Amino acid sequence: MYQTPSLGRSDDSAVDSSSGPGTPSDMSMFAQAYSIPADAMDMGALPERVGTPQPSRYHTALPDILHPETASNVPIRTICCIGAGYVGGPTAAVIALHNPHIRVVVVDRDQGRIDAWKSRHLPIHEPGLEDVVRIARDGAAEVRRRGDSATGEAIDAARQPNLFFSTACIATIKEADMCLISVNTPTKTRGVGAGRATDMAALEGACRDIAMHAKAGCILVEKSTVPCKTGQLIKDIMEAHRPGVVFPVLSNPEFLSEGTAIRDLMQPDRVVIGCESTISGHRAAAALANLYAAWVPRSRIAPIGIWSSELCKLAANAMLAQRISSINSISAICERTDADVGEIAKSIGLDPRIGPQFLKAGLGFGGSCFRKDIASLTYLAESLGLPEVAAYWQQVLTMNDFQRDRFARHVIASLNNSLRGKKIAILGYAFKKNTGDARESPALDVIRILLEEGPKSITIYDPLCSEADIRRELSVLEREYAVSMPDGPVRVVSDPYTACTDSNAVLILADWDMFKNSKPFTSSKPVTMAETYDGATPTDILHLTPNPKRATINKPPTPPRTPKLSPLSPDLTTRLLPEPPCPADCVVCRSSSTTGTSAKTDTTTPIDWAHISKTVREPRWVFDGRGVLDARAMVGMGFRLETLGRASMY
Ligand SMILES: NC(=O)c1ccc[n+]([C@@H]2O[C@H](COP(=O)([O-])OP(=O)(O)OC[C@H]3O[C@@H](n4cnc5c(N)ncnc54)[C@H](O)[C@@H]3O)[C@@H](O)[C@H]2O)c1
Ligand SMILES: O=c1ccn([C@@H]2O[C@H](COP(=O)(O)OP(=O)(O)O[C@H]3O[C@H](CO)[C@@H](O)[C@H](O)[C@H]3O)[C@@H](O)[C@H]2O)c(=O)[nH]1
Repeated sequence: MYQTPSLGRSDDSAVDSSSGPGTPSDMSMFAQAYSIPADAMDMGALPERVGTPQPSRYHTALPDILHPETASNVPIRTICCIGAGYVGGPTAAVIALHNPHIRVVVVDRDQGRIDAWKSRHLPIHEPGLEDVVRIARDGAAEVRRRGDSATGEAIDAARQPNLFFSTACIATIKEADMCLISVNTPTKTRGVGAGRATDMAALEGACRDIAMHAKAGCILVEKSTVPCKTGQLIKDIMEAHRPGVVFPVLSNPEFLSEGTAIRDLMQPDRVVIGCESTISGHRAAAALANLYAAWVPRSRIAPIGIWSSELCKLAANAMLAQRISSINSISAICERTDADVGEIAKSIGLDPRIGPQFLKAGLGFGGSCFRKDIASLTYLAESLGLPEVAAYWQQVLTMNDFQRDRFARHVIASLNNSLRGKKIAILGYAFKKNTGDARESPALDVIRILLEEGPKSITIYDPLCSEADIRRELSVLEREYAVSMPDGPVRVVSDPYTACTDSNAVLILADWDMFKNSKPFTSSKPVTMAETYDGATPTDILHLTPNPKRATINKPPTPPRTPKLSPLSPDLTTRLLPEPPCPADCVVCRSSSTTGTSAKTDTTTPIDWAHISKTVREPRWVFDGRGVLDARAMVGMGFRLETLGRASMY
């Protein structure tokens, strides 16, 4: 039976870091005790420093979050993940894959999304996702294989499905021992703080459902990115509906990037778990840590204070985005001098204090996270009476806008300051390569500026973004430019050659490898399970044991393993069960022009620039907003190439 960790208020708030069990020395640098007296957890109180021993008025030792035994007090049998989006779906799938003894149910109000997760056509494209989902959702077949002379034949026992998708939110919440809240937290579009503050409506809705229907003691996990102190808001909602019942709240921000989500989830740099310094908080954190420890070394699990955890997600995104804006500011200087931003990024990236990542100049950052999270940070800073801090981060956004604005204006200037009667081809709509996510793409800003000049047409090609998704994004331009009308200026096509034929200019707005013309590349070949998880054998992944007598299916792995550093044996797919066929009227199967949801779309074969050079109009303008093209080769084919961050831009 499930036991409520602790309902007694007085016990639950007991804190004493100095007398608490010390962190074993082999634990990570994160694994430090921290102490926040319970009465300092109110809104407005300043959290104390992580790792600083505090004189305490309390005397009860807190359980060690990273010790596997701490979790045994809080058995987790059913997890409800609320939100089947880019975070909820893949995260739940990976947790289910590695914890076959736990039932993981992903719920969403969007019937279409849930139907897609249950089908052969997953609603999002992520390399490696399909394999993970198929194993956890559909189960895996028994496989007999030859062992060595000592072991003889071995059997990898079958695995039962433990990942489910449903729209029955309330019924699933009622059963859950833990709820992962993975709902959208966009920027508010109206009212107080519009344009910067976080819209908490979806999160509040999910919390209300949990408050009204969850079992006492159910653990709430913030996976969504939220403003600092949201944990308090959640506790208030719980208290309003279920006064006196303890629902531990954890912050477990997700750091995955789209396009590499499965690799990031399989091999995270760190798993941050923020909790309160209470006994129930520590036990809840231990239960969550235990789930991750099924595949993540415990040294990479970072228990920290809940407010630090919430804020560290915003800080991480702000720092990454800041690097992009920093290199982009340099790119503008390069264009007015004879410097090359690519060379600069390479040389400064060699300094280990700087490092090479996130120094790629271009149209700036897009996607659903960076802009909104920095906006949220500026709003938070301002609300806290820190206008200088707000202005500092605001500048990162200003530089981002500047980049796409000046790129688009340069295209217009190069075409004699007029786009009347001209056709513009756009290669790449996604906010970056290897994703079909069209949200917050830099392409939208560029297209908006181009449309002001009344071009004859703008023809868009992207290998993964579906026409429906692109048109949904462009709908904000509908009133001014009638972009959705059949005779409107925007077309979405399913091959790059149609897009480019007869065009006066080709614009590269996403960094798909297929647009590159330099040496052969391999980086975006589909990621297989073998590549996403270099830590264990397929048997490890499936939690199957070669000897059926010792099968541990449906039992938690004890003690929790950490991945071994041996190469992964291939051929996991031999375990996959045949997928049920689609219904005869499946729209995705019937649509020959589907580009957004099929994992089988080819995104790796390079396009034939020599062919394109024969179909575009003179003087064969190509504007490279992502620095993917080799200038010499393009010029050799007769193109006139302009690249962001290179002198020829001016
Ligand atoms: N997309 C990313 O790469 C990424 C990475 C890290 C963190 N995040 C954060 O994770 C959160 C989710 O992002 P996402 O991209 O997955 O969003 P998303 O819009 O793709 O998915 C959210 C889903 O939640 C569902 N939902 C909302 N309220 C609900 C409710 N009350 N009950 C059931 N379902 C509900 C929506 O229908 C939607 O399908 C955001 O806070 C985001 O900032 C996103
Ligand atoms: O050197 C670079 C790196 C990225 N980008 C652009 O920046 C944007 C964001 O890229 P990336 O961070 O790779 O993708 P996201 O999926 O948005 O991931 C970010 O946002 C997520 C949501 O919060 C976090 O979880 C991730 O850690 C964080 O990297 C994209 O438009 C990229 O083209 C650049 O312009 N130059």
